[in-house]
Amino acid sequence: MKVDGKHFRSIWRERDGWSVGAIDQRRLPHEFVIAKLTSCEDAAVAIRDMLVRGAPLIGATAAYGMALAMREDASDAGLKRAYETLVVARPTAINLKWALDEMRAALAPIDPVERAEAAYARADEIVEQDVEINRGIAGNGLKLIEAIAAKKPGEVVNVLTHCNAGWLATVDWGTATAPIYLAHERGIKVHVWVDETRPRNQGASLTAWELGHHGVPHTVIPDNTGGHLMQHGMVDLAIVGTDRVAANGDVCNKIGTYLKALAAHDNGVPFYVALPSPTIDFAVHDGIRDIPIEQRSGLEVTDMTGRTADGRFETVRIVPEGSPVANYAFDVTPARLVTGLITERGVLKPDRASLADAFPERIAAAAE
Ligand SMILES: CSC[C@@H](O)[C@@H](O)C(=O)COP(=O)(O)O
Repeated sequence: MKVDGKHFRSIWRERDGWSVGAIDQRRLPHEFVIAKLTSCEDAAVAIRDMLVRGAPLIGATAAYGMALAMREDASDAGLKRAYETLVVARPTAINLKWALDEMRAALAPIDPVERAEAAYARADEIVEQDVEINRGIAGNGLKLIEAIAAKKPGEVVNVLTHCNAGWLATVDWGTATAPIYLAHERGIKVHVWVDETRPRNQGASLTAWELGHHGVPHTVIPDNTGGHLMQHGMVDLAIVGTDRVAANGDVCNKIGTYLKALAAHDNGVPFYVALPSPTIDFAVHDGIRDIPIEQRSGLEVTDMTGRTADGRFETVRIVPEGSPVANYAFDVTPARLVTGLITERGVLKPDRASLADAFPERIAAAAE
């Protein structure tokens, strides 16, 4: 997508052919800084410290992390070590394990001398596949937006989204944002309500930044505003992303998503979840019970960092010293609150039969 008119992806192979470039998302929206990853450890730290984040991008970064590892040590032991280092970098997004399993399946059977080249080739494929998948999501989600636009000719379609499931969270296009970008490109009047998404503010800092760079009308709202807007008919549909979809259609996404789904249900607002197929985890049968929920540092809750008018970064504490805090990074929305799953193969009902019908190969992978 575009940054000041120039095309960027969130991650890429550098011109030297081996190192990996990525946008340092911790610095947005204030500074556009490119980080260079040169080792498996760099990739693991980038994921853990959220220099890169968003389920599909975590997967893509891990894939390149494996390629970087194969330059260092392509032995069986090196392969195992790289897998084990990367797979624990963050616990909730299943795309991380999916990408690493893909890499291991491609590399384990071949001669170690061929592994580095093969690893880069497979990582490049994973990256290109993500872009193709998101194009598919864009087309399928567009139909939903078009249907709403057709019912209110000349009026704006209001979409609410949570966190950042935009192009920064994927390789390009995004998942939740892909249909929005396509609708905007096609001349449909869309406006996005952007949940700020405490505590890390991925909505306020990243989604708003992306939408602004593409000229998509949007309004950043405090996280607690969505219910009020829905009660007053100011939201036509919600589209969010996800870090893991269980076999029963339960959806895990950034903390606060569940509350938005409840409000949407209470107000008859369609609540859609956009996802690429690597986000489906057929090994988890009950999302609420079995998806691991990441807990992050309490500092993300107690402290806020921003930039002052004179350009300095400042961190301030907003919680009394000594008050305990909790920082659950994700929650699970039960399938019954989800109107539909927007995938690259169509808009599906959130249940096992529909997921299995559309993605039989993912069931086979979970059984391995
Ligand atoms: C297409 S990204 C889908 C999800 O990964 C996204 O909605 C989200 O919750 C990101 O969380 P983050 O903690 O910023 O990695």
